[in-house]
Amino acid sequence: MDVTDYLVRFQKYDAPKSNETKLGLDSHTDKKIVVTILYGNEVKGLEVLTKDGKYWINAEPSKNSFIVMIGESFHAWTNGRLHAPYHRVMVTGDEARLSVGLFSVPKSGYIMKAPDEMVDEDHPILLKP
Ligand SMILES: O=C(O)CCC(=O)C(=O)O
Ligand SMILES: [Fe+2]
Repeated sequence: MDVTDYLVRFQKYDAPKSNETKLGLDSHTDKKIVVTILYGNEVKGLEVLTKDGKYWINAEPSKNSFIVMIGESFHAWTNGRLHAPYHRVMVTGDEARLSVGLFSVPKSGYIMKAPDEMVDEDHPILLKP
């Protein structure tokens, strides 16, 4: 897309020294991001919070798949129809978790605004640009 920039980030979460579970990355939503594509080694750790905020779900690691995460900008563009989930990384075991993320970010100077098709009586505008 010519309205987005792309950012690649490599991340390493060291295994905890003891056999406890350690917070690797604090709970967050992907701010400013349209969409994130994540690929990791086969060490689990990524957890996604359910929409009702009650449960953390483990994202099962797989070398054959990517994880696609909706970011805050996509949430705004779809007028809240797509959910930008809270997620975090919890590390256990004795192997480091490695991940690479491809993030798309609106180019500076662009304002994210929900198109008219996303706004109706059942879906009043959530965020003003
Ligand atoms: O490393 C991961 O699995 C998650 C990374 C992440 O959520 C982020 O960089 O925003
Ligand atoms: Fe994230």
